[in-house]
Amino acid sequence: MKIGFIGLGNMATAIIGGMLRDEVVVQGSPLTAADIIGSAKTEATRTAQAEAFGIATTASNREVAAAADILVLAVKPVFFPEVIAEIRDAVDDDTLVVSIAAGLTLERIAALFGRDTNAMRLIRCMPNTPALVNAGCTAVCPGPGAAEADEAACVSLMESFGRAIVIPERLMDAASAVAGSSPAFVFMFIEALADGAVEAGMPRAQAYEFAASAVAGSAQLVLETGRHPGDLKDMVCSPGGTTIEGVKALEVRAFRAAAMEAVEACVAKARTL
Ligand SMILES: NC(=O)C1=CN([C@@H]2O[C@H](COP(=O)(O)OP(=O)(O)OC[C@H]3O[C@@H](n4cnc5c(N)ncnc54)[C@H](OP(=O)(O)O)[C@@H]3O)[C@@H](O)[C@H]2O)C=CC1
Ligand SMILES: O=C(O)[C@@H]1CCC=N1
Repeated sequence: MKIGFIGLGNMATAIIGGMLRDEVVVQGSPLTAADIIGSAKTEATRTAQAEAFGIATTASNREVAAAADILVLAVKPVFFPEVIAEIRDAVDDDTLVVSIAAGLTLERIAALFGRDTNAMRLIRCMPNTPALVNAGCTAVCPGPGAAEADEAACVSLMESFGRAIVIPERLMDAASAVAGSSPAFVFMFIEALADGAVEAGMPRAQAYEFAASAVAGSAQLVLETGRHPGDLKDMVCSPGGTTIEGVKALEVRAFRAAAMEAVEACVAKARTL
């Protein structure tokens, strides 16, 4: 089983790092660095990722496409037309093509290959960078030409570095925002919480450790208990206590509306890609 990556940037390397961190079994055999081949635009990236992961790299996208059983398209959406034009006759009917691009529909990608979605083994995925530490959450949307075994292979690959959730295509832009992009918002939140603690006198490194641990622990509490986030918030707010003062400060600044608008902005942008 060969997995090919066209594009070895932030997201592809988070996936590769996640896959190689623990032993992943794909279709009965353990996946190793020797099973991965990738291409990137610049020599600097190819050398850096070959050294970081021990994977094979090449300047030729066609070589990756021809070698891969599962081909992950991990370039920016704007480069899809030129990359697919370059590789399309090197991708045969046996290749499972996985796109991780935001916004690009199954129909659009299949059209770039000059094929119909029914006649192509094509799956859209929306991963996120916590994949790098086995805490990813990937939306998986199989095209109509993908077999059940393709979906299962893709889900087990994505589960090798976190959760994988199968969703219909109409929800992919929302998933792109709430899973793909939201880590950026969460990192901003962690940074801001830590800045507040630094302002109150805490050393910077300790502030990041407290803020990140509190965010990770709170997320785990939501996932493991299944309780409503509002209930869990209420549990923290002692009557007449300190937390409710902080909650009010966030409400005054329209914190929740700002978070909703961030998701809406990502969805709106995805629809233009
Ligand atoms: N970053 C994220 O958190 C997420 C990203 N995505 C999706 O992943 C995709 C990649 O994003 P991201 O990793 O952030 O982008 P990066 O800019 O970090 O990486 C893009 C990669 O594509 C390579 N590349 C550019 N042009 C070509 C080409 N013609 N042939 C081969 N390789 C090429 C670049 O090479 P070089 O390094 O040499 O310039 C680079 O390695 C996008 O479609 C995005 O929507 C999805 C979910 C989350
Ligand atoms: O910013 C982007 O376009 C990509 C898609 C989701 C996360 N990063």
